[in-house]
Amino acid sequence: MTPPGPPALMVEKVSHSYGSRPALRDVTLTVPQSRFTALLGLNGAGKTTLFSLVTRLFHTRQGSIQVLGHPVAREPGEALRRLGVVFQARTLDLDLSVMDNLLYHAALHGIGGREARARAEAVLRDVELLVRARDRARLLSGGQMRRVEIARALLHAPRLLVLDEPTVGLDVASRRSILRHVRDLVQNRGVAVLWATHLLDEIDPGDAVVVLHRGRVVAAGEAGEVAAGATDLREAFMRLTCDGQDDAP
Ligand SMILES: Nc1ncnc2c1ncn2[C@@H]1O[C@H](COP(=O)(O)OP(=O)(O)OP(=O)(O)O)[C@@H](O)[C@H]1O
Repeated sequence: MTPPGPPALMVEKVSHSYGSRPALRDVTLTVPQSRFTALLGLNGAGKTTLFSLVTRLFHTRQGSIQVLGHPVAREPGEALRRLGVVFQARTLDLDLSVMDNLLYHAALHGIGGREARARAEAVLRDVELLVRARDRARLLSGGQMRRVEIARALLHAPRLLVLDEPTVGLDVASRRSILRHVRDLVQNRGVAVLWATHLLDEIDPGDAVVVLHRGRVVAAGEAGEVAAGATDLREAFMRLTCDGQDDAP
């Protein structure tokens, strides 16, 4: 059951262009509270551009974005306080220890001292990396770095976690463990998740799915609904995107 109140994320009529090249066209989508929503799209569909607008790396010039009812443009502090982000590119400082990476991020959110350390220990325990707290980040594997980035994104206890293709480049076991952890956050802690991917095997039948193609939302609903009329979600996705990726030559 969806908790009362505003959706975790509401994107309304958002468009964005790089120069004359449109990357998002009139995008409207909703991420309900306490649910796993997959943002599915091929390379160049516009997923990273959307994340850049949600996280305020870019200004939204057309349309509006709200996090738990707080407009990102007008109430950025309130909106970003409720948002945790895992970017596609690696963002740990490799020369700092795992713990210092987390403490630095906590400080950015105004959390310091013992409280910061206690939270950092708790989130590292959750991703089973507390034993590596003193190691420099560069000593971790790719999958472990991702888990630390997820832990870091949760330090300030956000209600919405957005992850941009978090499992790309990882082996099967790491992918599975990261996905399991994130699904657990949804089920047991009520965190809302927006998970951008082009990997269909990461999606369960009951997940909410938004298919983005060439900067437009071309389907949205439960995975089962999106797959209706096709043999499965894979076939439905192929049909929806059969004219190829946006950055194809
Ligand atoms: N900084 C930029 N300058 C110009 N064009 C860009 C820039 N970033 C993205 N684009 C273009 O905008 C479109 C959407 O790209 P975006 O990176 O948002 O897609 P994506 O779905 O995240 O793709 P991928 O899965 O490859 O990361 C593409 O056509 C891309 O070439």
